[in-house]
Amino acid sequence: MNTSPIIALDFEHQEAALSFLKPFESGTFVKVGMQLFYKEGPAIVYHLKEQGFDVFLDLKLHDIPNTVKSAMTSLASVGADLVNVHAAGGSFMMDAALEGLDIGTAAGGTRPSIIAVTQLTSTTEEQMQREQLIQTSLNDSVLHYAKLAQTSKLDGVVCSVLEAGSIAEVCGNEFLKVTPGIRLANEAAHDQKRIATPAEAKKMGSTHIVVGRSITEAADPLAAYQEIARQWKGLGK
Ligand SMILES: O=C(O)c1cc(=O)[nH]c(=O)n1[C@@H]1O[C@H](COP(=O)(O)O)[C@@H](O)[C@H]1O
Repeated sequence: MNTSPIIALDFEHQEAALSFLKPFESGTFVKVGMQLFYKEGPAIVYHLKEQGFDVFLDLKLHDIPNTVKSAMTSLASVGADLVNVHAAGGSFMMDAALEGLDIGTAAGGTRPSIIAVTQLTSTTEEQMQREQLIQTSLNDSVLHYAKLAQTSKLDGVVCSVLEAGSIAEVCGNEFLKVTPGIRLANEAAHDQKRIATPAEAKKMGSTHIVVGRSITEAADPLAAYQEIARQWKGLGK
C-alpha cells in the first residue's frame, strides 16, 4: 500500500476538497471522513479515484455485527483503498466487517484493506480510565485491541505513534499502524492529545501517518505536505 502521508480532507464540500487538491500529484493518499462523506456520499470517492488519488474512507463503523456486515458490503463497491471500524465494537463485529467486505468486493476485484480504531488520539489515559472504566494503561488497552483486530484478520489498526512500537513487537511490522495525531514541532495540538512529529512516527514504527490541519490550514499546503513527507521519509527532524 502507498506509504505517503495521508492527507485528511476534512472539508465542508466536494468543491473545497477538489480545489485544495489541485496542486497535489495524482497518487497522493487522501482521507475522506464523516464530514465530507455525509455531505457528498460515495460520489466524492468516485471523483477522487478518477483523478488517481488513493482513498482512505474513514467512517469508523461501530454497530452490531449484522449491521456492520451489510454496511461493509455496500462500502466495498465505493472503491476506497482502506476502510475502518472501531475495535470497541468487538471481535464478532470485526469478523462480520471483513465478511461483508469480502461479499461486496466484486469477483476479481480488490478488497479494500480494513483497520480498527483502538483508542482515539484525542483520548488521554486518565480520560480512558475515568470515562470508559478501563483500568489498564492506555498502551495496554491499545495493544489489546490490536491483538483482537489481528485475530479477526484485519489488516491493522489506527493508533497513536506512542503505541506503534509495542504493536509492532506483538503484531509484526506488516500489520498496519496508521497514526493520526501528527504535528510538526511547536504546532498547536488542537483537540489531539497523543501527538508526535512525522520524524518520531518514522522512528517509532508507524506504517502510515494521517495529517489534517497541519497541511489543510497551512499558508502553503503543498510546501507543508512536502516538509512532512521529507521528515516521514527520514530526511529531517
Ligand atoms: O481514524 C482516524 O483517521 C482518526 C483516528 C484517531 O484516533 N484520531 C484521528 O485524529 N483520526 C482522524 O485523523 C484526522 C486528524 O486530523 P488533524 O488533527 O487535523 O491532523 C482527522 O480526520 C481525524 O478524524
